[in-house]
Amino acid sequence: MGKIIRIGTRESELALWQAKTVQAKLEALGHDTILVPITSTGDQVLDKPLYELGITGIFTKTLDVALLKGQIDIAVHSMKDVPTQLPKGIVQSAVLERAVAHDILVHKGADFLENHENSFTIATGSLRRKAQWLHKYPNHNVVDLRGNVNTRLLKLIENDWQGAIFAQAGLERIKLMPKDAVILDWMIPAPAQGAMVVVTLEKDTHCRQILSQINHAPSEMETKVEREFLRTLEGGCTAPIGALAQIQDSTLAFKGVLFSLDGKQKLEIEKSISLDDIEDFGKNCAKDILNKGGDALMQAIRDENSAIH
Ligand SMILES: NCc1[nH]cc(CCC(=O)O)c1CC(=O)O
Repeated sequence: MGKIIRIGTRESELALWQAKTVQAKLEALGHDTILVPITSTGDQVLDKPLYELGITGIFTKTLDVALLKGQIDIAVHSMKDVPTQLPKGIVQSAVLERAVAHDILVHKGADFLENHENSFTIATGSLRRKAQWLHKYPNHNVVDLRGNVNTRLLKLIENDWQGAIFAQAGLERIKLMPKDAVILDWMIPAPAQGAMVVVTLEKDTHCRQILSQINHAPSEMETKVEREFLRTLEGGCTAPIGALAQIQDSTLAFKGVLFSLDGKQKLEIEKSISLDDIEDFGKNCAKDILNKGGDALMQAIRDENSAIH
């Protein structure tokens, strides 16, 4: 049944779970596959610098390089980690059916959420989560927390923070979702949170045709709108941006937010549209935000970011 499909993956437990899920779907269609965990980038073997190829994502660049070097045929990513502009020669070939998109709070006792007098400490490395937390709990502290999901859970145990924020989908996939975790249904998730995407070389029509068979069209549409919103707003700069599109029957309901870094300012849009009209919908929602003060807010965020780096 043709040649073996080499599936590139990062080595974290979550990444391996996601790659194995894609592997099972391809095997079920009768294809032979092999998982290829990739560790180092080996950038030097490419004949052009990474930035010239448009390779920017910190989580995705290792696999992008492996694809371009022909070491793997397909790469599996958490879609929210994929830059909105894919590298030259690499295309999105399948979006899998999305899991829950929400964020959750892992904590050591949730009573503090009802205490509005004292200050508490929450950990997250995400600008989006930090801004939304501070918007809702202005007298809390938010400290930085990085690393893969397992590392972040360990750091929460080791430190005297009250809690840390995670994507529900990530914790459920590796079966580490605590029963008492608080679902943050008021927090707007990252664009494409909870979705997995498979990318290939643009010229690899063979794999693209195979992957089209595991694509989930509604998840593809939802994430397209969310990522278009992000792409139009951010212009390559990381900012506290959330977006959630949900399809029900023939309608797509959208919520998008842009916050200042300190969470004090919030711009939002909430709008529904018929699936027949979604072509430029994400872009137009972003333009609406930009027109009602988002332009100035994004400029302030760019200035603050460049003052830090
Ligand atoms: N930034 C890391 C990352 N990338 C994807 C997920 C979770 C799975 C998903 O949202 O698809 C996570 C962990 C987290 O945010 O807690």
